[in-house]
Amino acid sequence: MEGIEERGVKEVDYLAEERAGAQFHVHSMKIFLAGGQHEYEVSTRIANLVANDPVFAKEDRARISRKELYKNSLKKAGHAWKIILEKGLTEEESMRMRAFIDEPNYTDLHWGMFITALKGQATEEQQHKWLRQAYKLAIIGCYAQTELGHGSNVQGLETTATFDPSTDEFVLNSPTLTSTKWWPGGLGKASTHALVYARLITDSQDYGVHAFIAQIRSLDDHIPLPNVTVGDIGVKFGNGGYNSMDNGLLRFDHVRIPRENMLMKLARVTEQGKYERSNKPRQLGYGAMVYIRQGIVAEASVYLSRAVTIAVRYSAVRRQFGGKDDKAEVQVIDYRTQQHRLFPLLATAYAYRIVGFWMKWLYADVTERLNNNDFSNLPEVHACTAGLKSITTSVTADGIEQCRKLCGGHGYLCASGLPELYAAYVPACTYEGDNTILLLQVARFLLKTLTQVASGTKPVGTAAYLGNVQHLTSVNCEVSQGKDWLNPSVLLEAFEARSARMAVACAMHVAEAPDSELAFEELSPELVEAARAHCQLIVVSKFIEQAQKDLPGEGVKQQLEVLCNLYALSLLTTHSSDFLATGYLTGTQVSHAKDQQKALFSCVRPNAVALVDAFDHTDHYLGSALGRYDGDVYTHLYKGAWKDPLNESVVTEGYHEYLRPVLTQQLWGPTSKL
Ligand SMILES: CCCCCCCCCC/C=C\CCCCCCC/C=C/C(=O)SCCNC(=O)CCNC(=O)[C@H](O)C(C)(C)COP(=O)(O)OP(=O)(O)OC[C@H]1O[C@@H](n2cnc3c(N)ncnc32)[C@H](O)[C@@H]1OP(=O)(O)O
Ligand SMILES: Cc1cc2nc3c(=O)[nH]c(=O)nc-3n(C[C@H](O)[C@H](O)[C@H](O)COP(=O)(O)OP(=O)(O)OC[C@H]3O[C@@H](n4cnc5c(N)ncnc54)[C@H](O)[C@@H]3O)c2cc1C
Repeated sequence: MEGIEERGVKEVDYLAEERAGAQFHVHSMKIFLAGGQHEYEVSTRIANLVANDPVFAKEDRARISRKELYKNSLKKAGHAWKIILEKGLTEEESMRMRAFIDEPNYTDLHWGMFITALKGQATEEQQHKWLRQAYKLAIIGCYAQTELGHGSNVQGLETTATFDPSTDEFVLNSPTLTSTKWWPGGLGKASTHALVYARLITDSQDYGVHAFIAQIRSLDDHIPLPNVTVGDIGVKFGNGGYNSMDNGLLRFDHVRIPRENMLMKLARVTEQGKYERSNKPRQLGYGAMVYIRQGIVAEASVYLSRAVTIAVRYSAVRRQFGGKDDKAEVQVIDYRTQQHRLFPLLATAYAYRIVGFWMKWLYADVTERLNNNDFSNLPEVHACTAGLKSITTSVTADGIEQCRKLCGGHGYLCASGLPELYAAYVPACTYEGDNTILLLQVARFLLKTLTQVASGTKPVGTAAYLGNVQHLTSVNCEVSQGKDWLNPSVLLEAFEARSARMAVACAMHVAEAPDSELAFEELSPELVEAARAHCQLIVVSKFIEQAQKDLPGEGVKQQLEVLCNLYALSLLTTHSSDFLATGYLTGTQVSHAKDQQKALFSCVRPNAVALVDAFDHTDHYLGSALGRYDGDVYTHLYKGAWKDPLNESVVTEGYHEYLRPVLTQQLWGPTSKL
């Protein structure tokens, strides 16, 4: 390592001291955060498997060209599949492997959306035909819904599937430029098949958007089939990031597919061209989106905890100012402003882990209900998955960026791992539903629920508190000192009252307006805030529920209680204007909340490094010189710099053509290339 000894840089492990100060049993917390002993063992085993396999190396992702990045991602996906088959990995193990490989690729869409949609919308016969192929990756599928002209407005899609009874086929067509399929992941270069959402037209009548399977590339040589135009849509935000994915474009010029390629579980077209609906809700056609949204919620904590691990470890290593009288300089993690920006994110990563566990339960529950033809809680599940997807991804993306800033200048280097993490994560605010659109869906659900409450229906699940709306809109908060805020029922009532009051205010406004759709649009910023308040309440209530349970491991429950209080009070102080404007809190009560929040920072401080260790991210997974487990930040930043291709030559390429003429003032000479 060049020059390091001469510069007097020593290895110093500040993190060992930090770890020694932890006040809880870290291993027990690891097991809790993994979801149980079995899950912990699977995660550890698979994380190590990926970390030790050179094919899954990822250090150079931000440096290489898009073409190389993409080819490499194909190699990684193929290698992963080989390991899955050779070792006979279970679905759980395979999913963990996908996560630890940490690189978006076509298999996400194949398994996550193509197969999920087939399971939800194909008849048994169709499943038999397509799933068998799909499960062994003999075909690769993508989810081709969004078009150049429409993404959010699914009912506005323009691709047509017109039934031709004379041949018993549908004719897929892209009638306009804006009907070009645009964005589907895996479509650009990898997929052989696409699940195409198109307007079903039969007997000259348009029955709206339905799903069809279309083969788009040859299974022999991967060449696009006749009259199919397909390709990649181009480079996306950031280096590395989501660029390993081939988001694609697709056009059909009167391409014929057999009638049986329409997914017919929810609706079908007969040989004679008659359209018939099943008695199941048409919204089941959106099932793959619900599945991925819950997956995205479960994944948010992983991304946020990665950024927070890097920022906490680095903040404990980094020292600035105050090194007088032989004392070491201050660790930046000890500055109150650093704690104020960082510790709420740490608490949020824990909160999202807990809500992610609950979300998985909710999805399993609704799947069982749907299998028994019980569709009663579909609207609530839609609102929960959409709303939580929206708030968790927005907060996580902003949180990653905040962590980058918390790492000062070094955070801006790709070696910190944070720029790439942000670039890979930030599209989650848009895909699977733009986050504002999704909150507006939650708002509609809240207004509907309040109307039902007014007519005597008891709301259930996460909306149950709205059944208590009379009380919540009239009660006053009784906090008179900071410590009162540590009472879970005080916290819960505050969040319920804020959410109920915001929703009721909007509902009254809309109800009194002559045109309710116009009023909804006029009020949409307030509706979005009401929806956000409702979703934050869900997270707070799930965290409180969990923190009240007994857990094995010394100090684990106490840490969760601290983080739960910190999470709730950080939300409350950040959104204090909501609590004040609805009249539930006074300014003094908000001040008490701020004081209590500061006291909680002091409880978190001695445990901060151990609390991030409990997420158990390997150095390979973090991919960060700043977030290394051993805290040996400077050595690895220094070493890393020398690996940069720019440092391969001592005198840079381009010196003779472009630098030397400037330095020698020969810009206009006969040999100058400038
Ligand atoms: C190593 C190998 C191992 C491999 C392992 C791999 C495993 C992979 C697992 C992956 C897990 C996680 C991975 C994450 C990766 C993520 C990749 C993501 C890629 C991105 C994909 C996409 O983006 S796909 C496209 C998504 N598009 C959208 O989300 C569009 C958003 N718009 C909409 O959803 C709707 O149209 C909208 C909600 C805006 C409604 O519009 P509207 O016009 O009003 O619609 P209508 O059709 O009229 O419906 C209104 C009524 O329907 C109700 N409703 C709406 N949506 C739903 C729903 N989803 N469920 C139930 N009900 C719904 C709505 O409430 C209305 O009801 P009402 O009663 O009539 O009011
Ligand atoms: C990385 C990535 C991967 C993707 N993968 C896939 C895929 O595999 N398959 C697929 O089909 N699609 C995919 N998509 C597309 C994605 O689902 C859409 O981009 C997304 O649903 C948003 O739709 P849009 O682009 O039409 O945004 P728009 O709806 O055009 O949004 C633009 C702006 O308008 C606002 N807006 C729109 N309508 C309203 C309204 N009614 N009220 C208030 N504000 C409004 C939005 O909030 C936003 O600010 C992907 C997108 C990305 C970025």
